[in-house]
Amino acid sequence: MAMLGKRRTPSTRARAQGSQGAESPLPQAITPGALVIERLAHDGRGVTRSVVGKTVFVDRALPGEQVEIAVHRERRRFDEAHVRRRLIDAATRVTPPCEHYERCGGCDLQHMAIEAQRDHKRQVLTELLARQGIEPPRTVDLLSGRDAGYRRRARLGVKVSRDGEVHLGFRVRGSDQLIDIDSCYVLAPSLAALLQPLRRQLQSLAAPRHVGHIELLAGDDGAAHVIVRQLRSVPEDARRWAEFATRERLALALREGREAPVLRWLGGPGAAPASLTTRVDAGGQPISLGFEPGDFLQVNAEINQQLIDRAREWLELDASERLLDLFAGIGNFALSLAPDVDRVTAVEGSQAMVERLNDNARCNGFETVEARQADLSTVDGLLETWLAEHDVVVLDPPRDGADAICRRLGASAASRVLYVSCDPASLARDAAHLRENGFCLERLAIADMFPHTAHLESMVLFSRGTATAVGGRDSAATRRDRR
Ligand SMILES: C[S@@+](CC[C@H](N)C(=O)[O-])C[C@H]1O[C@@H](n2cnc3c(N)ncnc32)[C@H](O)[C@@H]1O
Repeated sequence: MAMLGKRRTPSTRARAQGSQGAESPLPQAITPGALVIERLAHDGRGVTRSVVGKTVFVDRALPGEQVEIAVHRERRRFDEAHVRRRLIDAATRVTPPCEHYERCGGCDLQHMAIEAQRDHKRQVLTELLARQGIEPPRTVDLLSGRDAGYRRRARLGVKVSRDGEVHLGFRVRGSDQLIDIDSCYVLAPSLAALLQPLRRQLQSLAAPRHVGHIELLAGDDGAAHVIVRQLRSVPEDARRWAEFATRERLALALREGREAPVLRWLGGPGAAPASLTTRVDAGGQPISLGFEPGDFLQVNAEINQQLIDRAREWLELDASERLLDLFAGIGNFALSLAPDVDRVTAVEGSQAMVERLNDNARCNGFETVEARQADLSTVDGLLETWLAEHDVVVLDPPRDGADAICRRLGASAASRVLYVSCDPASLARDAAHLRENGFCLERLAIADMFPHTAHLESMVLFSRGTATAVGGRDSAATRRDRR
């Protein structure tokens, strides 16, 4: 249950807020009884200070807003609160487009204008780099697209309450409970259209408790694919799922069993693809990427294509160069960049994805691409050899970043490192390692892969030596001369 905010007089509160300094963009007049939100934290929460100067993170409050808050969690160094009443709105506040926004934990920035969300992301990244003493380039590119219907994959929770009621949806914000959603602003339309039929279907099952969760995937043509995590096999329900797939004209698979689950596509007209495929464009050359449920797939196809285009533009690859793609997945970057280079070594931790990547290379006619399996959290002799043999390194690590690799890149043969990041803090840490190893940050882009969430994706180009003053980079010819 929420605790009420600590009592304080309007004058002490105003004094506390007034101590923010002359640079604060806050309005001069502070409504009696209000706290003023000073800035946004990296996770998108508003930040203010209590009368005793303690930091308070306030859910869904925006810089410049005057609010009354209720503290719901006290910690030693900061409190967490929510807004009880908004007295003055920020100019950046908008009406959230999703009806479930107040409770759903899926998005956390829908109350902020989309341009302001993107400015916030840019500021978070440049701030984190600045803390490492790294100056961002004069221009920070923005890769952005549709803010609605962009999610082509999602995992929905399934829960059956004690009274037998079936719930399907995302987690309630800050809770383990599920919110039943029947629409979703960010989900691909073909997937959002399935929310109601899926809940009805779950309600009709003999044993809905044996369903763990449901994964949704939209193909490039929008066609929906459903993967049901069936914790224990229930033949009667498998029959009902097959009927559902036929009725809804979609591909549906059961992932059955607790230990070592097995994927089984169910039949029916318009159902059961032999494999799933997505396409990317490599400078006019279409590349087809086969994948399986459970493989990593970039959530937002439009932004993924922009990442690929920008990577090609920034890297200015040479047909004589050798490219090392680390954390390669099913070959998204490896195969998109393969037409521009002499050969590609793609390294990935999951053996299943390594096999898929090799298949994808074969299907697209690339004999110059080789996929290898390795754990990239440590650097061993094999990786040292790869680093010594390649001219360009692409890194697209998970949230932990690529600490061990970036510490070693100084001893590599690489002239450029393209770092695709899903965590700005680990990127900033790794950027510092790269600088210590003689690399300069040349280009920086914010990729708005997940609009309406605080999740921040970015792409950075590092080059050996000093970034040139004009345009910030050397030409491919100059780089070749340097080598
Ligand atoms: C953010 S995804 C990027 C995949 C790919 N570059 C793409 O664009 O689709 C990160 C990839 O790193 C892989 N990975 C995670 N930890 C790893 C590790 N310790 N060693 C090797 N690969 C790892 C994951 O399986 C995943 O495919």
